[in-house]
Amino acid sequence: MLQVHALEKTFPLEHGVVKAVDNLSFSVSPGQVYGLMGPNGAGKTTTLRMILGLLEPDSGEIEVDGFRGGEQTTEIKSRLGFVSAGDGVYPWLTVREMLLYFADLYGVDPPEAAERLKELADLMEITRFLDRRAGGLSTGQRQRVTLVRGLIHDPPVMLLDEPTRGLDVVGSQTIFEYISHLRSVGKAVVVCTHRLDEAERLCDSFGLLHEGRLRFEGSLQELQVQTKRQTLVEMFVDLLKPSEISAAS
Ligand SMILES: Nc1ncnc2c1ncn2[C@@H]1O[C@H](COP(=O)(O)OP(=O)(O)OP(=O)(O)O)[C@@H](O)[C@H]1O
Repeated sequence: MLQVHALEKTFPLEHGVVKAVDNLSFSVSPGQVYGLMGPNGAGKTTTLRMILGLLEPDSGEIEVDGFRGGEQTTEIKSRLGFVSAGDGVYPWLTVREMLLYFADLYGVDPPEAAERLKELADLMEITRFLDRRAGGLSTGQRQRVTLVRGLIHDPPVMLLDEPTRGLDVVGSQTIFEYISHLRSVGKAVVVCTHRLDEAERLCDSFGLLHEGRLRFEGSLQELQVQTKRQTLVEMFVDLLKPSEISAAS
């Protein structure tokens, strides 16, 4: 389970400051897919960076399976999986070497890592190229490898940042199936995406961020009642016209 409590982050600018994340709270339960959505500059990446322990919040707290940020950041990191559109591979390592290397970084015991790799390689259909150098893989094959990498340490919480960016229909379909798998095995999943049509299909609940604040939150049905709009696209258009909406909080 992921819980974010009253998270705040302000960045200094040359003249003034920008409040990137403003009193943000949300939680994601096992088996739930939560779409953290918002227009450019809404604060999504800053939020993910704070959850991942890459950026220190000004205030607020991150909790993963009962472990809290601060002195327990290492415990939190080992319980998070991260997949991003920009993920690369180590070109000179074989796929097996690279994935076992990541398992080792996360402190997974070698026999357990080998077993886990076998399972995930079957699931994501990468078994046949496990012993090929990662640099020679096609885009679709690399994508599958990076999806396996995100799960190699069996984290309870998965963060996906624009996972379908730059992918064709087949690549996007792989992501949809991956997310369905994550849900079915009880991961708590956060997906940040600009693809609102995809998000509607993929996510069980949504947090709509604007200027660092959570403006609306709930299932699509609940959002439709709150916003009096049918689609996420319409809700986003309204978000960009702040004077015409009534904030949820
Ligand atoms: N290191 C930084 N220094 C100064 N301002 C920053 C920094 N990082 C982010 N910001 C500002 O914080 C706000 C939120 O940015 P963030 O990247 O979190 O938004 P986002 O929702 O991920 O946007 P996008 O969808 O465009 O990636 C923006 O106004 C951005 O300019």
